[in-house]
Amino acid sequence: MFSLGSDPVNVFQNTLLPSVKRSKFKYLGAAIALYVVSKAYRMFAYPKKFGHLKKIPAIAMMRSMLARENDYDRATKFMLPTWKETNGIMTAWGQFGWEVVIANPEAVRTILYKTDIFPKSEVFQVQAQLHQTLITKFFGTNNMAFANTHEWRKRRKIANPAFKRSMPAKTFALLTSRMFEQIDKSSGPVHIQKLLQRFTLDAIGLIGFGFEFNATNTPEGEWVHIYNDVADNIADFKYLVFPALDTTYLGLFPERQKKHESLNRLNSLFNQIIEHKKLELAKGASNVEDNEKDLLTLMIEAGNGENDQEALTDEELRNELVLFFLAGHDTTSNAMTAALYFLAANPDIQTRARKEVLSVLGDEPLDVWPTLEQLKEFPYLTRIMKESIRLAPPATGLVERETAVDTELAGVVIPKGSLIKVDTLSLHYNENLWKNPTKFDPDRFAEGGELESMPSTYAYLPFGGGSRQCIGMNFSLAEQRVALSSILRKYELSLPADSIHKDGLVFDRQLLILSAKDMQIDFTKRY
Ligand code: HEM
Repeated sequence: MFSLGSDPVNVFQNTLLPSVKRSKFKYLGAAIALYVVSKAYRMFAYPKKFGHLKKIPAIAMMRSMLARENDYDRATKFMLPTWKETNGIMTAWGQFGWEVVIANPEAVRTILYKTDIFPKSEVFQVQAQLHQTLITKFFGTNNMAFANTHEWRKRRKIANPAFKRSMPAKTFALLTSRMFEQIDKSSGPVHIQKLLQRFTLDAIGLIGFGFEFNATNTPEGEWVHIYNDVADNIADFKYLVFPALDTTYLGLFPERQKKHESLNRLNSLFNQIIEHKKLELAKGASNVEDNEKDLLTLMIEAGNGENDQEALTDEELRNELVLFFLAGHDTTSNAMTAALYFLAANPDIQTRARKEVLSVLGDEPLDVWPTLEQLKEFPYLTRIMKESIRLAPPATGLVERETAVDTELAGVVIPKGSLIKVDTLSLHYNENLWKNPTKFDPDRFAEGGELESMPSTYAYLPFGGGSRQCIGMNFSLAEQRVALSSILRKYELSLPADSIHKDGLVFDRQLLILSAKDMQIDFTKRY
């Protein structure tokens, strides 16, 4: 204690200030602990309305997520063993709390077609409005993948014609030639996944909005680094589940602050690109062929167009471009990585696919690129691509839906306000739906093959379905066909002797996205 004769300044500095500081930290600590406990309680408490549904224990799910197990691990450990007993309808704890997990093809069909009863959930938008986290700042508060009704229709109406008109086979070919330079430069196996990530980043940069990342040639480039800094960090478990750590308490995490700074730079780049593109277009129409124009140009042109089209604001355009970026970049590189792996691991299938490619493009010892028309002439290669994304679906599930009313799915009551997670992996690996589901067999997708003879084709869902089917599907398939056909023409593929994938495809430990772990492939030139 201090006496009346003490110097008040000294007393404040020596006695009170440290104790205030101590208590400030104590209070802060207590506030964080309280926040975490109350949030955890709200997130983990099992909703009474799901009492009639079989649940996957929350602790098991959380442990799996904290261990960074991927969705494939969770599907094989929890969902698939529970499938028969539940007819593919169960509950599990996820990023947004308890969800009804659906892996029943008939139920999936209902969800995809009754969009008024099963709209996209607004959990993400609500979170985006409440918390300016890295992921919500990047996606913005609304975009085509999350919006419903008028907001969704407006965006899709502008983007649909852009995706129909843009099929830039020449740009895909140019980018594939850059990839070949990198393959030819490397001695030994190529880390194909990393190379394909750079290839698809260039593709979406150029074709999305005419921006040259030049990532295939310069992996250490400034914008490549900034983009990866953001994209690699948005799906961090602790910030997804406790968004306040990414906002209110961000000051406690200096490394995380740097990711926010990278994002601010990336966002201002997007804004500048839109502004610049609008100015360019205002000067006069572009004379580039329609199918080689970038998506941003086509969307601005559509908004300026004849049919009373509702134009998107700059912010809406930015959100859509970011969405195309995130939805179309890693998904396509992961799909191609898987296809190349399955080709390398199955020499007979590789030989058959090459025969098809050579019959269309010839076997002259020089680079030849497929035209848009020729891309339609690769049915067997297309089956390989389809089977690859059955076994390695880049999107392991659909965006959460939320029931608008009490309803029923495959005879099971689903109360109003339930979050619905369609689980693609548990459909694709399901032995009750597919024959020998772990086997790589492209002929499942042949005319009259297994898929066509199934009771429901909704057992196969790599691009979703119904009106919300992936808008970039044909774009991605064209990109893959150009690259894969040209690779097959130029190289023989094999797995290195010490490949970790010798006994089957091994997935990385990652949340939200499914990708092969450290995929290396040997490329031997044919000419
Ligand atoms: C192999 C590559 C791809 C896969 C596996 C994939 C997968 C999917 C899936 C499953 C959905 C449906 C989501 C749902 O219903 O909740 C979807 C939607 C979407 N995808 Fe893709 N995608 C791919 C490539 C692309 C590309 C290249 C783009 C754009 C350049 C793109 C843009 C979108 C958009 C904007 C949506 C939302 C559509 C809507 O709700 O109307 N995707 N994608």
